Amino acid sequence: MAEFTRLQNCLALIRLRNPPVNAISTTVARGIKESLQKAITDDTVKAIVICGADGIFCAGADIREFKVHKTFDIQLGDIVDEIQRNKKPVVAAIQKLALGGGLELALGCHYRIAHAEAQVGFPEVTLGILPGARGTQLLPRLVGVPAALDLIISGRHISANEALKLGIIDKIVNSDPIEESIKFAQRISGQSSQELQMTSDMVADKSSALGPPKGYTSKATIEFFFYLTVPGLCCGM
Ligand SMILES: CC(C)(COP(=O)(O)OP(=O)(O)OC[C@H]1O[C@@H](n2cnc3c(N)ncnc32)[C@H](O)[C@@H]1OP(=O)(O)O)[C@@H](O)C(=O)NCCC(=O)NCCSC(=O)/C=C/CCCCCCCCCCCCC(=O)O
Repeated sequence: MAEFTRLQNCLALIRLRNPPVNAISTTVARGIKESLQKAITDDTVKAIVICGADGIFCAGADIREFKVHKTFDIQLGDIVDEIQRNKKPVVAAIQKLALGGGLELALGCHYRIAHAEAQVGFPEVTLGILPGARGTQLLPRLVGVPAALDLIISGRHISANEALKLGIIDKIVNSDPIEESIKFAQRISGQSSQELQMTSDMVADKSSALGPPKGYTSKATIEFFFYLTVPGLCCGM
């Protein structure tokens, strides 16, 4: 599930809870969607923090469900879109791990604050799939195509320090990233929603050398996969 807490100072906290690694099951995905709706429609909420329970952000899709369902009635990509469309700033507080769909969820947020010992990565390739919830669009926009390709194709986990250098993470802390994210969200929630929206639009779309993220379709994901796999198309290989 995902727990919604209305904090003091105009903030909302959404906490993923699905032991042992807060993997995104359909129940968790539904919980995130409903909590986001609550936070977005509550005019007294000015900023949102997303975190995981028990010292871990999220190890990605709940692979136990892959054995049970062939199709899902809720799409993590739609949730990522919703986070990006909304006018309130959303901060991901990353403890220990943000993998796969967990990293996609964090990439959808406007800011990412991680503990120094956290690790992030896209292990999808080890399961024979690609990041399907906007990761293939959002990661290259943050780090550039070559670095994004490296992470997506290798499936390797990287340290918070490397993620900071690449630009995946905005800040590393040695203290509790949830507390730090709450403080940060409080600070930025003072800015007008118009300013934030303009900045977020400029950063996400207009100023990107890769152009607007039109690729939020399975077609674009397939094209990206084609780009990854056809020799000579990518990185001068
Ligand atoms: C690094 C690890 C996480 C931890 O390693 P370690 O510390 O050594 O411990 P382990 O012994 O390996 O694991 C501890 C226990 O945790 C369980 N575990 C680990 N990962 C998962 C997981 N992802 N899901 C469920 N359970 C998990 C593990 O079995 C152990 O349990 P137990 O103690 O034995 O009981 C390491 O474990 C690791 O690397 N894990 C795998 C990480 C991984 O592959 N993640 C998935 C990547 S793919 C992905 O994220 C895809 C995303 C697509 C979109 C999201 C889809 C969501 C699905 C449903 C929701 C709606 C879907 C809609 C479809 C759509 O949006 O497209």
